[in-house]
This record gives sequence, C-alpha cells and structure tokens, in this order.
Amino acid sequence: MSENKVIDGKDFAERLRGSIATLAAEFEAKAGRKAGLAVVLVGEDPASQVYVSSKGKQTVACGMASFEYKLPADADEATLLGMIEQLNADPAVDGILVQLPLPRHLDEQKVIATISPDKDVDGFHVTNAGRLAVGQAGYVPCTPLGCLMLLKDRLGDLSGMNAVVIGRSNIVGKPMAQLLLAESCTVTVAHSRTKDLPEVVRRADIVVAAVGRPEMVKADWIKPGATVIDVGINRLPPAEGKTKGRIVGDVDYQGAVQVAGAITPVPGGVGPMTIAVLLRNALVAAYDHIGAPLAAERLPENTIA
Ligand SMILES: Nc1nc2c(c(=O)[nH]1)N[C@@H](CN(C=O)c1ccc(C(=O)N[C@@H](CCC(=O)O)C(=O)O)cc1)CN2
Repeated sequence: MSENKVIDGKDFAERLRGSIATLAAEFEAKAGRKAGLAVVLVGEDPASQVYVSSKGKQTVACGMASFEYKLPADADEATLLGMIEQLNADPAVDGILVQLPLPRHLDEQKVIATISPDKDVDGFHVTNAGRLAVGQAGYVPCTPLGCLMLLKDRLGDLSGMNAVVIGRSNIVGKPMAQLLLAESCTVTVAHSRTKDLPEVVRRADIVVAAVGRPEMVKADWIKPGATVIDVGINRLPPAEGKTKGRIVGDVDYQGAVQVAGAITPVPGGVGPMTIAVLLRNALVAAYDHIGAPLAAERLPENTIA
C-alpha cells in the first residue's frame, strides 16, 4: 500500500495554523489588540473538556486571545443566553463558540440563535447556514470546511465528480453537501433510510462518512480509486485489561485503504482540521471586525473564499 494514499490532516492542520499565526501577528500590529476567541463549555462531558482545552491552547499558540467560560451542567438557559449576549457586545471577542453537545435541558437551536451571526465562527447560526445555501460569503462549519480543504488539496478541481455524503446533520452532513455542490460535484446525501447504501456509495468518486457508527462503511462499498473522508470519531469498548477503548472512524480503515485512492485516518485525519479551521474562522472574523477583510489567498492552505 503506497503511503501517499493517507491524507494527513494533522500535518495539514499544522501548516494551516502556521499561516494563521503569521496573520494573527499582522492583525495585532494593525489593530493594536489580539484577535479573540471565546469558548463556552456547559457541563463536564470528558470529550468536550478535552476539545475545549485544545481550542484554548491552540488559540494562544497562534497568537490570539482565548477566553474560556465554564458553566455547571445544571446551568439555566437564562444564564447561558445572558453570557452569550455579553460576549456579543464585547469588542475584544471576535468569535464565539458554544461547545456541543449541550446538556439536554438546554435548547441548542435557541442558544445558537443568540450568538451574533458576525461572531458565529462555528457557522451554525441560521443566517450563516442560509448564506452557505445561497452561495453568499459567511462562516462555514469547521469540520466540513476542513474536509473540503483536504479534498481540494488532494484532488484539485472537484467539478463533475460524484460525491456521496453519508449523514445529514446540521453540523457536518448538510453543510458538506452544500460545499461540494458549490464545487460543482454531483452530490447524494445518504442517511438511515437510504435504500441499498453500499450500491449508492459504490458510485462515488468522493465518499464523506459522517454517521457516527463505528466502521460501518466497508471496503467493498468503495469504488477503486475513490477518495474517502472519514469524519467519525467513535470510541470502541475497552479490550480486556484496558481502561480505554481505541478510537475508530465510520469507515473500516484497514479494508478501505486497500481499495481507495486516498483516505483520511482516524485519529489524525479530519479531527485536527476542526480546530485549525475554527482558528481560521476566528481570524477572518477579527479582520472583518476592523473593516479590513482578509483575502482568501493570504491563507495559502485555504483554497476557500
Ligand atoms: N461547537 C462545536 N461543538 C462541536 C464541534 C464543533 O465543530 N463545534 N465538533 C465536535 C468536537 N470537536 C470540536 O469541538 C473536535 C472533535 C475531534 C477533534 C480531534 O482532533 N480529534 C482527534 C482525536 C481525538 C481523540 O483522541 O479523542 C483526531 O481525530 O485525530 C477535535 C475537535 C463536536 N462538538
């Protein structure tokens, strides 16, 4: 198996962060302040704690200001919405992110709707979702934008390719489909009710798996030479004598890597791109907020306008 089949998201994310750091320093010199990203965590979900901590560390490492807010798992809606309103009004904060999932008693859509669309660096607000749907500039969700960067880096022009997105979530599946459509792919969005999913996937030049089911996509579903992007992060039950299970994606990697032309591993594929693109979006927001929009070509790895 040739090594360059593997799409190394960790390496790409590192290079993207390098470009972000350069532009963040330029921003500071220009604006007289650092670009600022606020992250709000409600509760103590262990995975979310790890992601929020990584976001804070990487924000600072790129020369941006990190503001971290933690609320207890039983925090009421008014407290969370009040915190978001304060961050909306704070001129030191360019981007706001509320870590998901939220505890069940909180209304996710209401919380997202409270974030100012101009600080919505997650791209989850309906204003930004609408902008993406009609092809206007706006903030695009980090994971699908990261997937698109990896795809364009590997394949160049995607136009005319058959793409299948497995999963229809607002965070990954739907925006991923919109991005691929904007690149002139022929896009199929598959989901739990799709008939004969293996056959649908076999027609695809590009497969994006975002279903959250460990190793569901099998090697014999993949068209030889296709490019496979695995968004899944699933922890398997621990093997005997171990405390933690291993992390696998939504694709049977060991099988699929034999057939695919290129594939992202899990870990080390799409995951690291999520945080790098978040920093990219926060920096874009900061430049917008000082009335000096950042041209896409100033971020060399970033082929997206
Ligand atoms: N408000 C948001 N919440 C969530 C998002 C999001 O984009 N915005 N995405 C995910 C979690 N996430 C960031 O928040 C995230 C997931 C995975 C990784 C990552 O680097 N994964 C590693 C493996 C990590 C591990 O060992 O557990 C990898 O794939 O190599 C970063 C960020 C849900 N919530």
